[in-house]
Amino acid sequence: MLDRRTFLKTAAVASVAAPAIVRGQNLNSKLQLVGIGCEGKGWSDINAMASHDQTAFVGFCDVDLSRTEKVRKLNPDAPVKQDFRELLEDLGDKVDAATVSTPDHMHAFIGLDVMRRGKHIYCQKPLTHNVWEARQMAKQAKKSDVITRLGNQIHSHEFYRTAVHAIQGGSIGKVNRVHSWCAATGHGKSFHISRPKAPEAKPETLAWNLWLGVAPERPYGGWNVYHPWGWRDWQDFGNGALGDFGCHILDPVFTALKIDKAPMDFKADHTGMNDEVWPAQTTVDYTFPGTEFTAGEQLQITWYDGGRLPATRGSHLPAGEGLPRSGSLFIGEKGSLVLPHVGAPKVYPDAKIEKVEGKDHYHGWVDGCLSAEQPSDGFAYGGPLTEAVLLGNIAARYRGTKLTWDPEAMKITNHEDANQWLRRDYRDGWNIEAVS
Ligand SMILES: NC(=O)C1=CN([C@@H]2O[C@H](COP(=O)(O)OP(=O)(O)OC[C@H]3O[C@@H](n4cnc5c(N)ncnc54)[C@H](OP(=O)(O)O)[C@@H]3O)[C@@H](O)[C@H]2O)C=CC1
Ligand SMILES: O=C1CO[C@H](CO)[C@@H](O)[C@@H]1O
Repeated sequence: MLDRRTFLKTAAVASVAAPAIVRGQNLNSKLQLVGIGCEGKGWSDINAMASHDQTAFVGFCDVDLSRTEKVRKLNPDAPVKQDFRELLEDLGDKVDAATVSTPDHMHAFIGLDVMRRGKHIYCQKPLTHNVWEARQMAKQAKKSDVITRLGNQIHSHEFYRTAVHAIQGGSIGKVNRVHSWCAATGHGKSFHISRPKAPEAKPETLAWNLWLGVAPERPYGGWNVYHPWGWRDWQDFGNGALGDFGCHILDPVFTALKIDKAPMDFKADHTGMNDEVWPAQTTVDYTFPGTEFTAGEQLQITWYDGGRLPATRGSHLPAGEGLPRSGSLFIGEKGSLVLPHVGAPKVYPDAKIEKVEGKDHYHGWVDGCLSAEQPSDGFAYGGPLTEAVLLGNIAARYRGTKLTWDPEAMKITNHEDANQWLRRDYRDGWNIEAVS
């Protein structure tokens, strides 16, 4: 029997030749989706995918049923479950693809299951919570041969595409140095640096055990402490400001300079951390192998967060020129480019840069699923990008020590102890199997 994946591919090919006939005859050639995570960014992802006229949401999952009104309105007939496994099991071959927009600690557990079932996946950034998981996600995507995309919508934005075009077109010459920074602080979002002493009663509608998932047991903390939103700065669930914004802000750096190799080493400095939350301000120095767009055989990229900013010394910016709150500064041999997050890039000394049109990131993934064409930022790209980001946070645990990295062996070669942070112990019943 023809399964839906083969059917969709056939329909996509046919629709190029005879769109009206195919659509008229076969309404079921839409991409049938489930949305996993229905509020916050989840709703934004679902809504964006639903605006593509070749999609239909056939099911939804959210651990808190009180936060599912919007998706119920979107398709009142679609089942809504708290456990994504139940949803995928029940719907079986009716599902072609999934959006995964849960907190970061659950991306790999959910994403790997989705891909093992042969479904295409759009997964929020960072791709995973730890380095080992990012490796598994990239491997499984290849093994299952599914269409993947990292939820880095700015990758397709006019401003980022324009900056990539300008740098690759030589507007600042070969690049010598990159600084990337983000205003967000660590504990700024959770307002806690240690666990609440008297946790509040959990809302009836929330399946706390499912929210915790792979993470160690702890009581529900109260609204926003962990769930929703506040999880970002807690080590068990998120990766602080670097994890939250690194994939966004370093994305144009990776894309423009065609960085496709792992960092060779990384070293962090910060304002202090405990065993629970990430630092309020962090700086990470990375050394990457050079590429065709860099001046030297190595490239230094420095990350700053929590309001820390780079010095503009050595760049082509006039003295006193301010920097945006978040963004990147590319220093080239003949000029510098400032790319705000999110804003129009500017080249120094003043030069016109050719504007490149933006694309719809969400629809691009849907089109990719329908045509079997992998977008440029699938998990083969998002995995290594996420790995680099998360390695910076391992460096934060060993403040001031330069860690050296062997990506093939997936090993920090000069500090045995640091390797423990490449992956985590999973809670009973929530193990993640390595992808063979
Ligand atoms: N690309 C971008 O611009 C942005 C990306 N993000 C990313 O999106 C993801 C979600 O972030 P955010 O929306 O702020 O976080 P939330 O805490 O609001 O979680 C998003 C949704 O996922 C639901 N959820 C949580 N755990 C599960 C689970 N195990 N199964 C199903 N649903 C679950 C939440 O449930 P509940 O209803 O109980 O809260 C909520 O509806 C993160 O990875 C984040 O990094 C976030 C913002 C912007
Ligand atoms: O772009 C974004 C906006 O802010 C959110 C909260 O810090 C981030 O998670 C997100 O990626």
